[in-house]
Amino acid sequence: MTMELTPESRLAAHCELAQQTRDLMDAVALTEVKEDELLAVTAELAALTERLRAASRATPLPFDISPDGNLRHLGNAVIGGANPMALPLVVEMDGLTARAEVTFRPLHEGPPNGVHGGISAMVLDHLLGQAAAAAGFPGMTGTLTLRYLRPVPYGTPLVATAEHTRAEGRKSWADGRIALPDGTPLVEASGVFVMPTAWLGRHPGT
Ligand SMILES: CCCCC/C=C\C/C=C\C/C=C\C/C=C\CCCC(=O)SCCNC(=O)CCNC(=O)[C@H](O)C(C)(C)COP(=O)(O)OP(=O)(O)OC[C@H]1O[C@@H](n2cnc3c(N)ncnc32)[C@H](O)[C@@H]1OP(=O)(O)O
Repeated sequence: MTMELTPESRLAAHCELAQQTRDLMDAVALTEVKEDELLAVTAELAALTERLRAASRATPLPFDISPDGNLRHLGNAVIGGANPMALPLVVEMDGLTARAEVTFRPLHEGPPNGVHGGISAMVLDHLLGQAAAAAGFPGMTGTLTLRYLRPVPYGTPLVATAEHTRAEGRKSWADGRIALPDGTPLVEASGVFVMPTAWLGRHPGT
């Protein structure tokens, strides 16, 4: 049994649990085991769920500052390492371009053998928002426009990029795309992000 040594080691253990849960979700989506095994595994999972509920938060882990000094959000549905729903997307800034390598999984299926359009939209929503935030204009998504050019495959490494394009008062705009490694675009997105008045003064430059 692992000892809880520091708050960071507990967070790392939480992220490992989330990753194991992702592996579980992938296995559930693809399993072909017999019905009695499905029922047995379901019963074991129900018991595990109760163990985790023995001590629960009301909301997922919030924004915090990681030991390396970066803003992180471990509970986020797109980037949160402690959120099993998250891919998790690892976003890097290349100048003012937000960039993430992403390999979708069969779990993300929408059309046969392809990624659900809502999953692509979720990734682009986040990436555009992060590009706007990195440029000094964080905001809530007001409008997100998608153009689905080609089916998005799973199991293939893809590249998602986004950049802030302009700002006007509390509004900012960003563009992005998910593309094959050779640059062929699969989905393009444009977004308008609006900084809620409640955020004013809570971010550098606002
Ligand atoms: C708690 C503090 C947290 C601080 C965080 C700091 C930093 C964050 C850092 C990093 C984050 C990194 C990445 C992630 C970021 C984002 C990714 C995903 C985000 C989401 O997943 S987020 C969930 C989906 N999102 C919503 O849940 C929004 C619900 N909604 C609202 O919360 C309001 O509706 C709001 C705030 C949008 C506007 O409300 P409001 O009252 O401020 O707006 P108001 O009427 O005053 O309009 C002011 C001007 O915006 C124009 N305008 C208004 N609405 C518009 C719209 N929809 N589209 C286009 N333009 C719009 C008007 O036309 C006017 O323009 P003009 O000034 O030119 O007339």
